[in-house]
Amino acid sequence: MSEMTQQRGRSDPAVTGETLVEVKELKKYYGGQGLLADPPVKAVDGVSFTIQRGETLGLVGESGCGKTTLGRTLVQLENATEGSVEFDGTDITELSGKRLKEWRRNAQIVFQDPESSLNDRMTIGEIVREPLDVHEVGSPRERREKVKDLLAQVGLQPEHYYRYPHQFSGGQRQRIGIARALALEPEFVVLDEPVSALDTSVQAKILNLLEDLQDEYDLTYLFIAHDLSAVRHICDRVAVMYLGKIMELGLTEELYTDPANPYTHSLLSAIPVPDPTVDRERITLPGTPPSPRDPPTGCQFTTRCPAKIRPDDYQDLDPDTWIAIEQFREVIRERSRIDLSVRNRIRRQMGRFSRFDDIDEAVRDLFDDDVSDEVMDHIEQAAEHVKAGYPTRAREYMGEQFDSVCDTTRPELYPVSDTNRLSYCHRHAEEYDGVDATISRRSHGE
Ligand SMILES: Nc1ncnc2c1ncn2[C@@H]1O[C@H](COP(=O)(O)OP(=O)(O)OP(=O)(O)O)[C@@H](O)[C@H]1O
Repeated sequence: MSEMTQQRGRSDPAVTGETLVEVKELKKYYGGQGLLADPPVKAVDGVSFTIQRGETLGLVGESGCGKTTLGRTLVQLENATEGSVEFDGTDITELSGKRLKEWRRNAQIVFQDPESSLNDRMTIGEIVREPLDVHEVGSPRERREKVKDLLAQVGLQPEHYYRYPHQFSGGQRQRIGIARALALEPEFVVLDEPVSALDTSVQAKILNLLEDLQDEYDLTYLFIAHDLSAVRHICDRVAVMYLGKIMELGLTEELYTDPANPYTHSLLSAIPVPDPTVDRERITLPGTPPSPRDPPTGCQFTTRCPAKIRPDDYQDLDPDTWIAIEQFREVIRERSRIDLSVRNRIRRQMGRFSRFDDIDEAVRDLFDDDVSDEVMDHIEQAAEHVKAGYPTRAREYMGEQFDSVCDTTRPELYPVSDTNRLSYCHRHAEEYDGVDATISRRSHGE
């Protein structure tokens, strides 16, 4: 992607320093209502940040961490469960009816998949014109002219007006999606993985188009992507998200060259480094993210963190045993998640629940003979609870033995640079060793 090497950043004159969007303690939960319901999915679980007028804020994180939900909640395609989204000082989560419809003109979204986001039964003209029709902007003739201008703006021809989406390539379809999003002259646009579904060669062209349009119309972007490499060249600042929470937020270049949060470290270490003189520890994240129905009580990243703080009683335990303990805890969590559902509790009372019999195999798999008797006693005790049908008790027992502050307490957001970069990690508190030193030590097996 040679066209994508130009860097934006702090000196970008488009960024004004004036706040356009202010998000405070925003939460979006799905489900969870009703007597027999499972716990809610905590897709966005308390995030706060601002977006400045004219800036591009990147939002990155693994699939399922809540990026799309956050983007959709910012433009009110989803109702917030808690918290506020202020847009030019107005809390838009409180708007409804006519005022909400009026506000919607200001904030639009470009979807990831141009294959499915365009209605194949409408012409390109109708698709791009639809928002103008809904908001009754100008006369029909003026709308038609406006659409033709928009098509030209995004690099399409006026004669495309009467064609249908299936006649276009993926890149062209995304241009159509962008034209539609811009029809009402919004100030703020959420770009939800706008190029992920496109060929690499087309990606650069669409990104350049988005940048040109931003300059021309003073647009403010939230740019959602699942990997960090895609956002480096286009974003002024980046927010890194994990399991509904923002783990780190700061200026793009700074965050890439000197990541503060262990999760940012992990994401970055997955990107190949072209320069062999750059010494970066490779981190392979163990396990999978916990379910957003049942996130950890402490830091969201605690179950996979390469810099997790260990409890004082077990400072001497070797790294492999720690990994085995975390994995065993994940097995138990999985069991207790099954246990959490009311329906399963009823089934167990009726003697029809028997998913707890392979725990011995997990113990054999994860722990070898080198593990100390003390640790093994605890593991076996927990396994006994699971076998008796009480995985939640097993989970609590493991917590009593092996929990550290990372498991029990939500971290604060610490400032980690003089440019107001923030990172959500207990290790930034004075009493603990730093993140870099810990990751480096552990990756050398110490
Ligand atoms: N309408 C919904 N009802 C219930 N759960 C939902 C709904 N939409 C999203 N979720 C859940 O919320 C969590 C966050 O999903 P979201 O799509 O926001 O993540 P994402 O980071 O954008 O993932 P991806 O990159 O795969 O799009 C996931 O666990 C998802 O299954």
